[in-house]
Amino acid sequence: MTVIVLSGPIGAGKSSLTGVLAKYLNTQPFYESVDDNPVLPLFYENPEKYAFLLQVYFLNTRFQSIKRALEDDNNVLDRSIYEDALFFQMNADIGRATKEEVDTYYELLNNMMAELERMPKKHPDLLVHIDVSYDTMIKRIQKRGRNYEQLSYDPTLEDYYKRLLRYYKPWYEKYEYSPKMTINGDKYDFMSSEADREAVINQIVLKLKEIGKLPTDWDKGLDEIMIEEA
Ligand SMILES: Nc1ncnc2c1ncn2[C@@H]1O[C@H](COP(=O)(O)OP(=O)(O)OP(=O)(O)O)[C@@H](O)[C@H]1O
Ligand SMILES: Nc1nc(=O)c2ncn([C@H]3C[C@H](O)[C@@H](CO)O3)c2[nH]1
Repeated sequence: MTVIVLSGPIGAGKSSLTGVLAKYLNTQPFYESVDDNPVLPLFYENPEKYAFLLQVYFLNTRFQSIKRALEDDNNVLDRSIYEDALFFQMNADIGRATKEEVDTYYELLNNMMAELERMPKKHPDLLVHIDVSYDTMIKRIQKRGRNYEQLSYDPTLEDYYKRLLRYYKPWYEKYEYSPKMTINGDKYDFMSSEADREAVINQIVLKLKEIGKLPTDWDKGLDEIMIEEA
């Protein structure tokens, strides 16, 4: 039984890889609340006003998801509570949260993390991080086509996205809730190329074997996995 959490910048391919992995491992996928998120469009329209509210919204849904995932012990999460502070800290650093909001946020986050430490299974088994360059990130954001994420909607998003990418390297290095690995999201097109999809799954399978989460003689193929647009 395995809990895998994915991480990576906007458009890196987390939802897509979550779907592929969940089918391959026959586990339940948990997706981030995006299209049903009432605060997200408000945030992109007025980030100064809505940064704190959006973060509380995401934090709450991520807390629920990781709790359920750790209880089920058979899940893949497309982004998780471990990445939540990265986003909020970055927004706070560019002046989108008051000191009181920052303090309240960290108290809430620390309380939630302390709750998780009291669970029988406390941590995920593996973090799979998808690393992408700015160019890939923008291409994928354009491909997916959410209006409020486009540079044409708000040209200052270029700085926001570049800054977000800079926050990921130290975040990944510091992450220590589970074993971790990185997938090269620039190199592998696991949506349209079967060979790339296989290469990525093989890397994850190898890691799962290394940490004792798959038997060493596991050799399931990818034949039956159909890809749907995230
Ligand atoms: N490795 C890949 N190669 C080519 N296209 C990809 C790849 N991964 C994702 N895509 C495409 O890029 C777009 C964004 O992917 P996806 O929604 O999976 O990203 P995400 O990391 O979940 O984004 P977000 O953080 O915004 O939720 C989709 O249109 C998807 O089909
Ligand atoms: N401010 C902020 N905090 C978060 O924790 C967070 N998580 C995701 N997002 C935004 C990025 C994509 O547009 C979209 C889908 O990932 O939602 C966030 N925005």
